[in-house]
Amino acid sequence: MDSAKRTGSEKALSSHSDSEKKDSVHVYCRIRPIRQGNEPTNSIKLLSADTLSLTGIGSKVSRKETLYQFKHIFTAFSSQSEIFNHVAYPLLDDLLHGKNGLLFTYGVTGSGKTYTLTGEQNNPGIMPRCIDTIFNTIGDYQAPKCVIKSDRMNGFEIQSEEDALQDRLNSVRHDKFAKTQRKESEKISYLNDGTKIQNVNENNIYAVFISYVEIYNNSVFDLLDYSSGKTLQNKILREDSSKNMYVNGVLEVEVKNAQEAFELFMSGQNRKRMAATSLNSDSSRSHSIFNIRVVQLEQVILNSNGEPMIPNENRIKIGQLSLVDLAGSERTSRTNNTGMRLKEASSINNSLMSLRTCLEILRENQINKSKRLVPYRDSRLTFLFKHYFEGDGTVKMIVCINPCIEDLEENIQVLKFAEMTQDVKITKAEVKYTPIKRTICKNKENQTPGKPKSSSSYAILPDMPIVKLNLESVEQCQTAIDKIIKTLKLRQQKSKSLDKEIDEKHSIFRKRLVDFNQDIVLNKAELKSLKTMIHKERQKSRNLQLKMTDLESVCQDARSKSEEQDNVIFSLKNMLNEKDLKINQNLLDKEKTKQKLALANEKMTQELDAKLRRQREHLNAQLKAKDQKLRIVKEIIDSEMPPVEVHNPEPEFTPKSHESQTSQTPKSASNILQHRRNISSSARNRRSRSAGEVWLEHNVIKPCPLGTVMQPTMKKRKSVSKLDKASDVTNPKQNRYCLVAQEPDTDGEMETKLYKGDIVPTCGGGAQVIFNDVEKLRQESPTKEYD
Ligand SMILES: Nc1ncnc2c1ncn2[C@@H]1O[C@H](COP(=O)(O)OP(=O)(O)OP(=O)(O)O)[C@@H](O)[C@H]1O
Repeated sequence: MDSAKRTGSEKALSSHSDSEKKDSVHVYCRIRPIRQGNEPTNSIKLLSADTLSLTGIGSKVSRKETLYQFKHIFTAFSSQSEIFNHVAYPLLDDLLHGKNGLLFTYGVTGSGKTYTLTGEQNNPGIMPRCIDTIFNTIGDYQAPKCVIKSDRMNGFEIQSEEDALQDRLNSVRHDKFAKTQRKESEKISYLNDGTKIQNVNENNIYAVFISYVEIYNNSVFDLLDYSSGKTLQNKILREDSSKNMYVNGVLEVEVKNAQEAFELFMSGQNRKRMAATSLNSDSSRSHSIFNIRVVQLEQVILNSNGEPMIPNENRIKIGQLSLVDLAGSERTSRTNNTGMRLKEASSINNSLMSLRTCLEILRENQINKSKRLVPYRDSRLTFLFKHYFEGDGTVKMIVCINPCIEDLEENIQVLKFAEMTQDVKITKAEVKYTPIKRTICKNKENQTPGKPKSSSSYAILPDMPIVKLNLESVEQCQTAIDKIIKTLKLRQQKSKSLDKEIDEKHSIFRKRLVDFNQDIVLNKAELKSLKTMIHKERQKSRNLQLKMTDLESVCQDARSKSEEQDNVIFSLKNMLNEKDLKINQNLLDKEKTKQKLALANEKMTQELDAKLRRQREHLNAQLKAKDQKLRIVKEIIDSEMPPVEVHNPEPEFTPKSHESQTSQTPKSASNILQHRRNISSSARNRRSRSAGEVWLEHNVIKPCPLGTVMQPTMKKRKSVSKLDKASDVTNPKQNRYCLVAQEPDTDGEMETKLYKGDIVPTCGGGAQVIFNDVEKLRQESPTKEYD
């Protein structure tokens, strides 16, 4: 890619930048190809090269269509080199010109963050391409190894060839030790396409330093440091005098070719915490930061005397590129993580949340010009990158998206965060010169000309010429004096330059002292804050332990209560079952009693009918006998007496005391009422009793209307034609029973018989009728002639 063109397009892309000095965080989106077995979602649609739309299709929640705009969107068909050229190449350009850059990948677990940064051997990602590009560019302009040396306090120093040689020997020993710790698998190479950065200063000499750290459960570990064997060292974060954050005591290894860098990367990668989860078989359980620092030193030019020339002190440029592979956010409900994995997931989510919060507050401060404290210290991740957000440099983020339905909800959160991040403004990267720190060479004579040194650092004053004065020769004296004067002048000059140098050294020394002092003050402050943090954490953990104990006892109580409730429920269920059984038994008993009652009723009705029939037959027989007698008597009388004309006088109305005789009799007819009583009872008695009598009149057949006013006296009565139910008889309001029967008598006249009885309740809840009276109503025509 052409550098000029690239710079132009970069400018165009950042046109929305609100100030010349500031630039927004550059956010790119990469949509990975759908994984086998995953269901794709139709809710993400690419509208243009920088815009995508998201709807709620396939989601449980209905959503309006939302558009998300990024600097560029890479599709599933975008190649690794396309992403490198678009995103990382400009950062490398900055790096080789002494500027800082931060690139991080963000997204849900399994969305392709590690793939984007690392890639595969035949299809390398951003990191291998960066390394290859750096060495393709500066391979020929490298400083001798160990001449530029990390001071392990985020700075660099220049040392003598001799010390460099010593360090080289040491590093060979260290490398041997480190290599014994490494495995064969760490020897890796990536496909190199020969990409180079244009326009680097070929008069400079370069040194490339690599460090690789991880943030695991909010602690920083050096992945390259084997000083304590295979155990990873927990490191602390510090701020240097230029307000840059760094990992204190981190091992920065100088690499001379890409292969060395890859081996280091692989060695760190093997120590990095990875694990198989339900969503990714090779999931990063920590955030990893691969740091590349390029230190450049202006080429030492020798003067005519063969001495190295140093134009000024500000000749060292340090560029830093941090490639950050953030661990993926993951919902525990989806991963079903437990134990260690759950703790890791919660730590990952917490640090990502801190990153979000910091960027949100930063944006708010920038928009509202407010000064809310940005909580960088809440997490190691944000604390380490504080200087990128507060200082200068270019910050880029690649948001990785896995377009499957399962990831939809989390992708929405990721896209929202990414969009918000674009509003954060970062001061543009600037080139900074760092004063050279030189280690003091112990053995002046052993200095080699290749080593950078000042022109007069270790020079002594020129010796005074030994002159022999020949007073006889004025000329000779004059020459000697001139020589002395010249030497003195030289000495004076030298002395002046030495004084100047001493002053300069003095000021440098003072500055370094001040720096050291500052470092000490900072360290003290950090130590203090760390102590307070530890104290707070301890307090928190104590409180949590107390809470846990409380919760455990509450849990225990709840468990025993629930057991009690279970017991109660069990006994209640038993009782319910018993009651159900009893109810069923009662119902059966009731049914049986009903059947018994019905049978008894039927039997009683049959018995009554039989009794009635018998009585009727008996009465009929008696009547017939009497009629027979009467006929015989009549025949005797007729035969003995002469026929007499009978005057049929108007019958007189004779009121009768019997209650069944009504008070009025029509003149045209006379009613003869005959009473046959089985049980003699006085009329008075019955009259007095009839006041409270309630009758149950049982008409077996529908009686013929007699057309007479003479009716049986049953004032309160209920007439029924059938006795269907026991309750018809057992009704407690009724106390008398009357069975009404009608049939022609022996003379062919209509005769009504009333069989009367008392309804007496039985002890079984039923009722019995005790018949105690029979009333016969016979209607005779007064004009009838007896034969
Ligand atoms: N663009 C892509 N093309 C092809 N394969 C991909 C792509 N992105 C990811 N993969 C594959 O998907 C799998 C998961 O990807 P990767 O490990 O990069 O996810 P991650 O986001 O780093 O996950 P985690 O956050 O859990 O570490 C890997 O096997 C990787 O090779």
